[in-house]
Amino acid sequence: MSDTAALALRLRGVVCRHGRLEAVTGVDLDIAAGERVALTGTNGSGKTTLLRAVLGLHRQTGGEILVGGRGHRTAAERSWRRRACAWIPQRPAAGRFPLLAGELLASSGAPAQAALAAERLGVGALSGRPLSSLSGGQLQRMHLARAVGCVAAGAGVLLADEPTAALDFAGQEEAAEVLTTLPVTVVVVTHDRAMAARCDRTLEMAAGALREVR
Ligand SMILES: Nc1ncnc2c1ncn2[C@@H]1O[C@H](COP(=O)(O)OP(=O)(O)OP(=O)(O)O)[C@@H](O)[C@H]1O
Repeated sequence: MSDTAALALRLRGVVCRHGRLEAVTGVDLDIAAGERVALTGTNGSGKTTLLRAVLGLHRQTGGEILVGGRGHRTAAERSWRRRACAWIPQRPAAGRFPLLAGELLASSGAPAQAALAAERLGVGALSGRPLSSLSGGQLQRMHLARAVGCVAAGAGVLLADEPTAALDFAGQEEAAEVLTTLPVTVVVVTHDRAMAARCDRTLEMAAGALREVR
């Protein structure tokens, strides 16, 4: 994967289960390359599960999910999907072993660009620190900087799960600016109206189903 090119998403009849619970109940969705979509909705309505399904991280998934026209069946497709989609998790894990913040940035595939983004987001000086020693907001900023690196390394989609939830007011604006100006397709789960307003469309999820609200 070389230069960044925004990728389209196509979902047909997507169903995701957690054991017996059907958390996503048959979602059809088209997102054009380069579109920015806010995904809102009540707690527990299936937003995180749906994002994880697009990433290929949710095993109990049925239906069809295409990213850039490609599926997720073969090992080559799965490996491509991991690089094509940058991901900002809702509850960033500090990890089981002591990973340094700089190592997280480097794992993006574009360490220099991720480090620059970390500077811009005010956490550049923390790159020598173990992730486990960072505050929630600092960790969230670090993951955002890593995602910028992933895009520089060629990801064409950014999936972000409440990326501003732990940030102060200034951080929320900076993060929204960074997220919505990246040259990729963006799907952001958010309860932040200002973030949603910056997006091209807002979708609302309720009990596993999706509807367009703007
Ligand atoms: N690992 C799991 N095992 C069992 N059920 C789960 C698991 N993860 C999520 N669920 C259930 O699946 C449903 C959807 O959860 P999900 O995390 O996708 O919701 P969400 O819309 O992202 O919620 P929130 O806004 O609170 O983050 C919920 O009923 C939740 O309890």
